[in-house]
Amino acid sequence: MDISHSPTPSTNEDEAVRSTNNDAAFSRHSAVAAGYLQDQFIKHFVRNSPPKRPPLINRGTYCRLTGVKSILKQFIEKTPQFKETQIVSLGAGYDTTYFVLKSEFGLSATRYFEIDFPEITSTKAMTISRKRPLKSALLQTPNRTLAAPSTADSIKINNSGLDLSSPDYYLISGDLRHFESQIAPKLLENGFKTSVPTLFLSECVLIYLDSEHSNAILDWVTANMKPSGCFAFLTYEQINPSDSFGQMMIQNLRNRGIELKGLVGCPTLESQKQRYVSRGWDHAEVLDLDQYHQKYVSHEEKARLTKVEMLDEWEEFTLLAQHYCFTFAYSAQNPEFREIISDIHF
Ligand SMILES: C[S@@+](CC[C@H](N)C(=O)[O-])C[C@H]1O[C@@H](n2cnc3c(N)ncnc32)[C@H](O)[C@@H]1O
Repeated sequence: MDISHSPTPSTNEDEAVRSTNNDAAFSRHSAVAAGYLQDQFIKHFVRNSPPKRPPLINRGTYCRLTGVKSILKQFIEKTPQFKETQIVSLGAGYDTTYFVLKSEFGLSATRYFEIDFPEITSTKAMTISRKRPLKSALLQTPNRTLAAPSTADSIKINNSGLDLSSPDYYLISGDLRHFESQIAPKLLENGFKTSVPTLFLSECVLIYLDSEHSNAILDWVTANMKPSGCFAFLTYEQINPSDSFGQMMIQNLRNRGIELKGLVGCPTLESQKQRYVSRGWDHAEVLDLDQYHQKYVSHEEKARLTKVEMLDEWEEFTLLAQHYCFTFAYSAQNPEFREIISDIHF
């Protein structure tokens, strides 16, 4: 159920929430510039000399980005028997994951949708249309299923510069608080199909929405994707508001006019999981960033990271990392999809 059909007027608080997109892009750029990760595209989305983050933050960004990429990569690689798949990034900001995946894996049968406020999508659309490496990535290798001519003409800037579409990438402007009335129709207009295996991604986004709005998104997904029996959701969010670190995290953002509204309904790992279990999804797993770092970053990779940048503040890292978590959930009534998705792990 949608909350309201009237557009929400943009407020100072919305502006403050949008500013977190720059934080995310700067963090990504910092980790890439230091050598934690490779991403030849992020430099196009940051201006001048973006701030360098301390090693502790870079290590956290590394975990966040490799965790997300690992799930997306497996989703793409393990689904070749499906003619089409879809990835939908809610609150994508200047995330470059599409470009990285496209350049590394070709995304031969995946449509990639990104949604954000118009203030963000218009800038992203303009940057993509002006920067040759981004444009070339978009047009690289014809998509085997979504056959369309791969020429510059196949990149279209729509809706007075707010949206962009190409053979397999769609940038859609809108307010996630009006998912049913605003976002879903635009997704469908751009070729989104409720019958196709789909992975929804939300990285540090639902946390800025009231639970009624994030619940409305999950309810829409559950109700509309259910007949297909093949959909999944990956989130990365802040958790644990009650201890002193959590209180400091909340206060720091509050000082900038930003409320972590999602923490009210989803403060813990268990409550993150319950979001999906309570809606009858088949599986939900959660892990905090500290667990991810311990379990899924190999010894060899940790040794490499130490050479990239020495990290001395391990206590601080653990504390920070225990306040962020991944949730990966799926609904897989389709047996073919169930076999694949149940084999995807961090
Ligand atoms: C912290 S940034 C994360 C960006 C991106 N997911 C990443 O990880 O790089 C949060 C993003 O969510 C977007 N966002 C938050 N609330 C939104 C809403 N109601 N509608 C559309 N976008 C929203 C912001 O504009 C911002 O780009």
